[in-house]
This record gives sequence, C-alpha cells and structure tokens, in this order.
Amino acid sequence: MGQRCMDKLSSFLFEYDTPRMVLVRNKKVGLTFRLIQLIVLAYIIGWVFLYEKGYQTQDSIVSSVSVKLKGLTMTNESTLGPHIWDVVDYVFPPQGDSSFVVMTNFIITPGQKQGTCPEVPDTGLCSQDSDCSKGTYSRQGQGIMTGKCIHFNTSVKTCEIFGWCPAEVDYPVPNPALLPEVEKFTIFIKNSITFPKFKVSRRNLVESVTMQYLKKCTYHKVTDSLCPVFDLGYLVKESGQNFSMLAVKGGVVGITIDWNCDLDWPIRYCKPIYQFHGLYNDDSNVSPGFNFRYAKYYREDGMEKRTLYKVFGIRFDILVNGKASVLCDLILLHFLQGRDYYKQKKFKYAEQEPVSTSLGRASEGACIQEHPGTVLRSGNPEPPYPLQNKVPKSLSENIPITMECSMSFHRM
Ligand SMILES: Nc1ncnc2c1ncn2[C@@H]1O[C@H](COP(=O)(O)OP(=O)(O)OP(=O)(O)O)[C@@H](O)[C@H]1O
Repeated sequence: MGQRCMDKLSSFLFEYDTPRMVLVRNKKVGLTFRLIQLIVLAYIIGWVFLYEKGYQTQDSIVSSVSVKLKGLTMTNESTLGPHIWDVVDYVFPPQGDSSFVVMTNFIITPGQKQGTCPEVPDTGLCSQDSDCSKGTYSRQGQGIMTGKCIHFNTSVKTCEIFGWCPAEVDYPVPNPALLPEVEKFTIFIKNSITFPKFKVSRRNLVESVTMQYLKKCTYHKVTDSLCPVFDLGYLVKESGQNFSMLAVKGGVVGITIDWNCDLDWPIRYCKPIYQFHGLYNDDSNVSPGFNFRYAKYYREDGMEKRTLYKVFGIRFDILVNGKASVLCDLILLHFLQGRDYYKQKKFKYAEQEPVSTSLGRASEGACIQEHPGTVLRSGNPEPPYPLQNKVPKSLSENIPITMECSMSFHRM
C-alpha cells in the first residue's frame, strides 16, 4: 500500500507527458482533411476577405433628407366645384420631410360646426332612445350621444350626437381617384450624408448633376440613375404597384438610398443607388390603403366652422442606408508618406527580460508585433524600429495593443 502511494507520487512529480502526433496514411482521411482545409480557406478568402472586405475598416452613415414636390391638378366635383390643387394643398407635411404623403383622393365634408345632429348609420343605428346611452360615445362615433334616437333619413334612425355636424359620411370612396394627375408630379430628393469616422461628406447632387441637368432631368434607372428628380408614377411602377389602384385608397412606397462607398477610390465614385419598394398589400380587405383626416377652419357669421377632409394618398418613406470602408493598416503602415511616423505611434516596444531555463536560454531582444498575426521574432538582424532605449518619448506612452511573443531557445 505504502509502495503504491510512493510510486504514484514519484510518477506525479517526475514524469512529464507530451502529446504524440500520429501520421495516418489513408487516402479517405487525408483527402477529407484537405477538403475541410480548402473549404475554410475558400471561406476566408472568398467571403471574409473579398466579399466582406474584412481587411478594411468600416463606418456607418449619418444622413439627412428633404424633398420638394412640383405639379398642379384640377378637380371639378360636386362639393367644391372647379378647384385647382397645388403642392401646398396636396402634400403633408408641407415642409418636405423624409416621410410625406401625396393626396390622390379625398372625401370632403364642408361646413361642419359644433352642434347636434344624427350619427351616421354605420356606427349609430337605433330604434328607441334607450339604445343611445346619454353622455357616452361609441368607438367609431363622431360625437357624444344626447340620449335621443332620431331620423337620419326617412327610413333609418340613428342616435343623436353632440359634435362637429353634419357627421362625416365616408362612403363610397370615389373611384377612380379624384386626383389622377398626381402620377405626373415630380419629387426632388435632397440627401446629405456623412461618414463621421472618415470625416467624409457627400450629397446626392453628385458631380454629374449640374444646375442645367437638374432643371431638365427625370430619374430613370438605366439612363438617368443619378438624377434626383423622380416622376411619381415611375416610382410607383418601379415599386411593383399599380398607380390607379393605389390612388383610390392610398398606399405606401418605400424609397431606399444606398451609399456603399469604398473610400480607397476617389470620392466621386461614392454614389447613391435608389430603389423603390411597394409596401401596400392590395389583396387585403382589412384596413386597405392609407388615409388620414385633416380640417381647414374658418369663421362664418361669428361661428367657428371647418371643412373636413378624409385624405387618401401615397405615403413615401425615404430610408438612407450606407457604409464606407477604407483599407486600414495596410495603407497606413506601408504606403502612406508618413508610414514611419504611424509605425512609431502604433507599436510599443517592450524590453525582453533574459530568461534561463533548464532547457535553454531565451535569446535577448524584444517581442514585437508588427501587425496582428505577424510576429517579428527577437534576434531579428535588422529590427524595423529602434529598440527601447532609442524609442522616442511618444512611444513610451501606454498604447493599448496586444503583444504576441515568440521566443527562440538555444540549447545550452
Ligand atoms: N419636384 C421637383 N421637380 C422638378 N424640379 C424641381 C423639383 N423641386 C425642385 N426642382 C428644381 O430643382 C432646382 C433646385 O431646387 P431648389 O429647391 O434648390 O431651388 P428653388 O429655386 O428654391 O426651387 P423652386 O423655387 O423652383 O421651388 C430648381 O431648379 C427647382 O426648380
């Protein structure tokens, strides 16, 4: 028992184990191993290096967008009579944000004033006063119920309300849309971007967009892909939607501006790419299209009145995406004029303590990292940079870099 303990203790204290490599000569195993290596290599070179440009440093975008519309149209419907619509009338909000609505259709309720009137049948049908609970309002109602059930017309009775009267009747929706000419309107998009890390700013009015060109051009994805003036009908078509259907109940179009700039090339090659996306599902019967209400207020006979509009329109959402990349250390450290200065700034020298072991002695000198993954071994006949005692003061600063040491051992 005592002897066994001693044996265990001596093997624990005096034995050293080291892994042994077994070389297997087998076609299947060998080829599979090489194939896996090849796949990993292809992934690194193809995806990480060439596609993702992993050797480059990247920055994301800061952007601002403004729009301006132009176009005129005329309507001649029963409520308004002959009426001209310009940009101030049909764009919401008028200041030209990156999300805006262009009116294509509307339902108008003129001359509303505060008072009592019958609710519309859609929401307020009743047969007796007890059906209308006084002082409450129904979820879709347009006013507070007075508790009376009155005639909406000769055949239908609805609850009386106190609200903006007469109540709005928002059916049927005019079809075809009342402002079909909107298709010919033009949108001017101004977009400024900055890559803060690289201090690079750019506008979508690139070098080829001169004042003369801007006054005449219209965007076309092949012939005029940099013109920032877009035909509204063209945008809708390119988004895969039908304008006349969209115009009736409204819809949404997404405009994306992509800036993917490789700043290794001159800045003029950094150009926007426009794309259009239909975000309207015309198959759906549940809340189809896009609409909202707004009112124009006025005073008549000392009384406040309003004209209520239910507006159907195309909502445009402009989204700007982008990233910029530049070759990082490769250029900085090897090609720029001030490369020696940058090298001095980037690397920190550490003096190697002489180390003695029973196996050998580490050669003297510093462990220097030239670049992640590239290690200059100590004993390099020509160190690329001066050693510690010659290092300028700036290099003695504590620069946070990772050190990777590789020592060569000489047998004593
Ligand atoms: N929606 C648009 N469609 C076509 N051209 C446009 C549109 N918006 C602006 N432009 C034209 O682009 C140019 C630059 O517009 P910008 O708004 O900078 O100038 P502006 O003189 O204030 O324009 P304007 O007074 O004509 O609205 C002008 O010639 C302008 O007429």
